[in-house]
Amino acid sequence: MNASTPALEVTGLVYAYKQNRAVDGIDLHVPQGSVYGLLGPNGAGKTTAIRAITTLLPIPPGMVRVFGRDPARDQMGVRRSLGYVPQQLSADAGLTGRENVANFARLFDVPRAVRAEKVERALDAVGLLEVADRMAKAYSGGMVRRLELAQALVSSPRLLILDEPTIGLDPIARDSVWRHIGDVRAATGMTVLVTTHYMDEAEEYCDQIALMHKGRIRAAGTPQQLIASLPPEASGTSLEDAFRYYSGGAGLEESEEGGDFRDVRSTRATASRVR
Ligand SMILES: Nc1ncnc2c1ncn2[C@@H]1O[C@H](COP(=O)(O)OP(=O)(O)OP(=O)(O)O)[C@@H](O)[C@H]1O
Repeated sequence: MNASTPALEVTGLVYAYKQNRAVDGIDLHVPQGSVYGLLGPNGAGKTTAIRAITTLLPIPPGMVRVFGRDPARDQMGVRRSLGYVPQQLSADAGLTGRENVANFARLFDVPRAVRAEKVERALDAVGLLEVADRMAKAYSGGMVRRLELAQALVSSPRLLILDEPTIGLDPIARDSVWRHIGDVRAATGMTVLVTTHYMDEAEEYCDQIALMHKGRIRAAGTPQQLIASLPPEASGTSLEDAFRYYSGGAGLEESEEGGDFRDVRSTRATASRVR
């Protein structure tokens, strides 16, 4: 693998829950070091695509390559290069920040000799070192999200996948999450694949965006290209206009709460479908 190998290459990815083709033949090309946004209304198939990419759903060979590796053939090899922050809460309220991150370090096989140091570095990278010995249940919503980021960063992933990383956070907490992601990227060259409903975030932080609707990619490019691609009758000037146009007017979700651990739990429980 060299620098021109894409961090992620998806070709004709299909995934169906019984009769429902949640992902209906998508292609993605994510260059190393980029921030790639997967946008789409509720039910577009974003989480299903991410679960297939992260080896959590079984897919046939040939549809996905992560740094050249096929998750259908080399599940462990792919997992080793990934960090994943799911929509569902992944931090344990009854543990301290440090204990939560240390658990992930063990789970992801971070070698024992460097484990303590990596845990400290991950906590430092998200600005939680000073509160690392407090229980996570005492954290604000934004701190919980940064803790989950630290959990995903502790194994030094080359591709970080974030499913709605800022959902339910106030604008200041959202900025803080993005600033920490940006710092880690600048330091490591990590690639980021992110889903979000916040168009302002996508426009500001994503190099490339794919707009997904009903299992398919409807348009892809830089935010500027997507806006420029709108036909005159769409009379659009923003990414939000592009989103509405390509998703047939499907609604944007807005939520602007800060809150604490309990609020995060209930916001995310609402945000994620009960399955
Ligand atoms: N475990 C499941 N079993 C059956 N159907 C599912 C399951 N998960 C998702 N689906 C269906 O697959 C489709 C895509 O859902 P998915 O969660 O991937 O979309 P999404 O774009 O991530 O939506 P959201 O923004 O709400 O998270 C929807 O029709 C959904 O009902």
